[in-house]
Amino acid sequence: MTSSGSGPAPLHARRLSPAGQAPRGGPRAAAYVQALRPGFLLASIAPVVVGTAWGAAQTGAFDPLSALLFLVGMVLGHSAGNVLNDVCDDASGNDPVNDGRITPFTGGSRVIQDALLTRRQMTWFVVALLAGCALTGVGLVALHGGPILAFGLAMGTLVLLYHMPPLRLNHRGLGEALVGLMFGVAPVTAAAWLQGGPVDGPTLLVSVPVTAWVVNILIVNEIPDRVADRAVGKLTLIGVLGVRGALVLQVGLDILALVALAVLVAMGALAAWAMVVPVLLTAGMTPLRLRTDPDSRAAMLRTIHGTLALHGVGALSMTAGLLFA
Ligand SMILES: CC(C)=CCC/C(C)=C/CC/C(C)=C/CC/C(C)=C/CC/C(C)=C/CC/C(C)=C/CC/C(C)=C/CC/C(C)=C/COP(=O)(O)OP(=O)(O)O
Repeated sequence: MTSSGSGPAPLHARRLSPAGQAPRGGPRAAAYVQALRPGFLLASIAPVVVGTAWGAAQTGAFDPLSALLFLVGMVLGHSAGNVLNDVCDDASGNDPVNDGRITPFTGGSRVIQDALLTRRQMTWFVVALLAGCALTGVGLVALHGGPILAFGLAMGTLVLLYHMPPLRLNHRGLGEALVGLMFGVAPVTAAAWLQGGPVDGPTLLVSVPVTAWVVNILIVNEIPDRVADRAVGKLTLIGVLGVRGALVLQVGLDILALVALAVLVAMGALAAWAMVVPVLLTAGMTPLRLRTDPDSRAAMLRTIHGTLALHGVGALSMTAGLLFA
């Protein structure tokens, strides 16, 4: 991974990568790992852990095999989505024209633009990752039957519709809502259900903070990409609300997460001490968000890091608070 937003001159000179062109140096394991964007995989791990903790806390029993299969399946499905995102963003020209990116957080993994892997190799990688995900699905369907099959097929279909033409839902102002669904509400609820928990109001409430925090990761990462997104006609919340509006919305989502946590505490579902870290981080993040200069790389990095920390540490805190309520 490059550590700076400005790559070497030949990279910028190369605007579109012809599909199937052999990469210099050939495929390498490190490039495949880079393509997975491992730093973001916590986004699919956190909802599974929180949902599993909530389900197990409710039933008083823990089914480790179901939890593990679901965790691996979600990470493989998420990885497939990340790689497919690179393939589609290269084909649309979005990643190649993105000179404002903050690598490795925004602008894709760069493995195609840096000629480490071809689009064709990345496409086969998506197929392999989805096949691995489907394998975990076989185990889960054997254990839990039709509902989890329907869930897996719906999620797999959404991953394709999110990125690929003709719908490309992430180009139509729907990316943030779908990320909230795929990394929040849906996996938290499914993970709890796999532990025998009901799909009900309290379970949906448990998913609210995870959903709000993960949507904020996408929003903040869209800010440096806004010029490249506009250039290829990709409509995100930044295009709808502007940078200031999006940052204010982030504060609103942080507060929504705290309100959901407070209600869970009032219901006796969450230990009160589990709110301490999210409250402190939110208090620290609010002025940071409202003062973020979108053209300052250092300011953007602070807000990106804080947003990732709120999601990761918040989910961890929730997990402990649900288990020890
Ligand atoms: C076609 C089809 C239906 C295939 C399905 C095959 C399949 C795998 C079926 C599932 C089998 C079964 C039954 C599984 C059982 C239960 C399981 C494990 C279900 C999970 C299945 C699954 C596919 C889950 C997907 C998980 C997630 C969270 C996917 C998210 C994908 C996603 C939106 C990724 C994009 C994230 C990114 C990079 C956003 C930022 O992009 P962008 O704005 O462009 O920024 P940048 O510029 O940085 O690139």
